[in-house]
Amino acid sequence: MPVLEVRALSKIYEGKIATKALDHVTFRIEEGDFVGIMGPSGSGKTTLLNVISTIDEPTSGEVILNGQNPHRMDRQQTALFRRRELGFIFQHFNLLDTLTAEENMVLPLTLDGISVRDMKAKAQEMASRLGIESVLNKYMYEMSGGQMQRTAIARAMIHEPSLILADEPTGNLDSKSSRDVMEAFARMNEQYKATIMMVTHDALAASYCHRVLFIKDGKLYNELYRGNNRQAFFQRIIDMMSLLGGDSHELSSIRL
Ligand SMILES: Nc1ncnc2c1ncn2[C@@H]1O[C@H](COP(=O)(O)OP(=O)(O)OP(=O)(O)O)[C@@H](O)[C@H]1O
Repeated sequence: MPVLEVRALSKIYEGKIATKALDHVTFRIEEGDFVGIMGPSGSGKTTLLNVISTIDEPTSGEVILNGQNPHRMDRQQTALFRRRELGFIFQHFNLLDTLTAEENMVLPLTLDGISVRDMKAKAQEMASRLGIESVLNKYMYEMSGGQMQRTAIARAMIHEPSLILADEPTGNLDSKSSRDVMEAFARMNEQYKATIMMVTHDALAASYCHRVLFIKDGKLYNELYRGNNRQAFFQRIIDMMSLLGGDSHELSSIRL
């Protein structure tokens, strides 16, 4: 059974002029997969993420996560579903600056009544895998962007959700930190079999995925598979982005 199944998903924003942000999008993500979502500005990436994460409702079509359709649940069930089944990573980290890195990491566990000892052990294990043991007791103002994003990755994964949704995780990082963060992602994907779906404009970040889905005008346009050469994959992603078009901001975000 796939972790995520998106079936003929459409989203129309009503207004003076209706916008079809998603148009019959269909794909599936299996356990342990690491999938990138790319496309020009306005192509529907955020809408797709919002509908999958239950922030927004689809106009038609279905989202099936672990065999369940969260859009058919009541509010309470949806909240629990989101907390248990999903992990979120954002461009601006969304960490609490009054807490240390370790306290931020264990937040998802505090709601489940896990002992402090077990929480600490889990945070220690994740920090060591992510190469951020040295910041466990630090506050956000004492950390680099890359360290903050790796803390956010630990927080998103610590409760072992079925699917991790990342929205432009390297959007706020320099190229060195982006690499560190993407290598951390790749390691977590391999070692914990974490299933990840990541929206990005960054070809370098996307080249760490197993495959990348490209959307244009709300429709699935193409799909590229990585194979075993990341450099060649990076080049194919850039070629596909040029083919898709987009504004100069997007092409200027390409990093070697
Ligand atoms: N709340 C909304 N109401 C009306 N139209 C919207 C709304 N949100 C998005 N849209 C429109 O839906 C389309 C898809 O937008 P979306 O934000 O999903 O694109 P995107 O690919 O994430 O873009 P970007 O890369 O710039 O973030 C766009 O035409 C956008 O203007």
